[in-house]
Amino acid sequence: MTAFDLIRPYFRENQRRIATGLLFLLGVDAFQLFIPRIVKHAVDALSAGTATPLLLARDGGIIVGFAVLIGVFRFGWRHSLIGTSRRVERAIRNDLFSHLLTLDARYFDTTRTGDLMSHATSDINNIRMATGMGIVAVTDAVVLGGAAIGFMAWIHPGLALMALTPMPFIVLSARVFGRRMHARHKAVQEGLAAITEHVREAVDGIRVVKVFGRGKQVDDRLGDLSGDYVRRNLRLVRVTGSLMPLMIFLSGIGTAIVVGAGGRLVITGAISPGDFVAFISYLGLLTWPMMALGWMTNLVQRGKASLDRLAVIFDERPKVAEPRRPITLPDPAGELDMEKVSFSFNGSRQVLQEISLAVEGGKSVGIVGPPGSGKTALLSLLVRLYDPTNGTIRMDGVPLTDIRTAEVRRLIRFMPQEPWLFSGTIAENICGLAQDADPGKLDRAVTAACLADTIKGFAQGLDTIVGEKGVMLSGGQKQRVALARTLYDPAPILVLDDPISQVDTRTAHHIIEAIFADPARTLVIASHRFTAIGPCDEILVMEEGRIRARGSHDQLLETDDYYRETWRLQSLAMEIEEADHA
Ligand SMILES: Nc1ncnc2c1ncn2[C@@H]1O[C@H](COP(=O)(O)OP(=O)(O)OP(=O)(O)O)[C@@H](O)[C@H]1O
Repeated sequence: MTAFDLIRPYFRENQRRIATGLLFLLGVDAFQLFIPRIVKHAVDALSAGTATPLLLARDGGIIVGFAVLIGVFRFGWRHSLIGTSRRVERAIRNDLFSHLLTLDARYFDTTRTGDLMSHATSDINNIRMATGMGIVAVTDAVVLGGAAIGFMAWIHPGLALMALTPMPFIVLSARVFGRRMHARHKAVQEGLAAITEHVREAVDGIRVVKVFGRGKQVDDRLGDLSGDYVRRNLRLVRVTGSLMPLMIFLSGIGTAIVVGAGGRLVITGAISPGDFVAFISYLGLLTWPMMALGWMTNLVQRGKASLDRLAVIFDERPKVAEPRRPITLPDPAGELDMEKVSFSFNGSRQVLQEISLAVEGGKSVGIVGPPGSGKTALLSLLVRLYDPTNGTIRMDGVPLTDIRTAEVRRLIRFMPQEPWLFSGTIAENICGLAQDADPGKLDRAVTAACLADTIKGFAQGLDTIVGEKGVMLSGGQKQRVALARTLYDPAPILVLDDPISQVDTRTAHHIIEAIFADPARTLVIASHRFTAIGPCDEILVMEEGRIRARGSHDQLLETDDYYRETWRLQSLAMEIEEADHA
């Protein structure tokens, strides 16, 4: 997608407003072009000795009338064109956000949040400036500039030709400087994105920064990034700062030529004093479009650089694609199977290798294994956060890739390992917007997640604000809110990633009992806790992306060393914990 392809639909949507704005702008330009004609009339009458107070008052009155009209029309174009640029800004921002929501986990694994923030703010701002004031500058350069040159040529073509000699230099320098501005502006944007990302990360990890005394390190890094940002800006300023003085100098040469050569033409009687004054006025009117040419190059170059960057994002397509002919499962039994599934996050290292698995509806599978063995990766494939590199995953015999992703995630409820909470209330975190809450479902989810007593302890109950990322809750409370969110909408398959890692043994038992209570629900649970995986019909022991052993709890105690040893150590720890409670 080119920058032009990206912006065209937004212009088309606003074409009426743009046309209205342009009409107002043309009106302003026309009135401005007429004022020198009136001045000429007055000056000629004065030098011919035919001026009367009435004639001068009439000319003055006309100028005042034009000034009023210029004011009204200027309001008109600002309202239409700047309004359009604001509408375009809003539409692009909404579309960008909607598009980002369609992209998959892989894109966000490799994209810095700071970059996305910079796209959503300064890039869109640049496009707004280019579409609003950019249109005005282009129109003025073409219409006001063209007409002013026409009037000058009408007064005296030879003088016009001389006055315009600096023109090619102006256009040339605008082009050369424009190219440099483009490259340097891009560098400035990248510098800003790096600062945004660093600040975001430091604030996000402020507790780690404090506890590990990394404050100075983080501060120094910001200092370096800010210094680099200033340097990048200064490099840009050297170009933008030289452009305007150069423009003014070149247009000043034009005025000097008119004063010298035009003055001589007045002396010889080739043009009238009124023409001379009008000529200077037209040259003055030309200065703005000339400068606008330089300014416009800046604005348009910036807008184009920003559009190019956004076009790259809009071209991004999710690797987890929607099926062309989606299959629906009206009454799913909750069967799951994996056939020789392999997976790599980045195309190089295989984190899952040839995993095969069949789970009947209503049965349960536990997954255990050392950290990094691939448990989370496997669960992520079940809800299509990623698609396998090789092999097929099916639900009720239908490949997941043939079912809409929204449908997959409705039928297979997933609780991620990280209990990520939004900054609203507990109720909003569990069931989305508060007004959509179903009290019965909410109550059942809260009870199953063993959260009822905790909520009773809060003065605001379910309406307790949890703070950014749930900062006002303990780790175990956050985890249970996240679990309640997963249990809120009943689904035939439940996939839980380490659901009881942050709760005590007793609470863990209650939660596991509630999770296993529904005999029709298929369960897939990854956990380091035997409380969670022990009751499962089948348990997989994972190691380096492969299944090293499988079977029931009793079978694995007999056959697998890792399983037996881990279970022994954990049982010991639980005995000590229970003795402490007693
Ligand atoms: N987004 C990612 N991009 C690249 N590699 C990743 C990504 N997430 C995890 N990995 C790698 O994939 C492998 C499997 O990770 P995974 O999170 O599935 O392990 P796990 O068994 O769930 O570990 P834990 O018990 O610590 O939760 C690890 O080696 C990890 O480094």
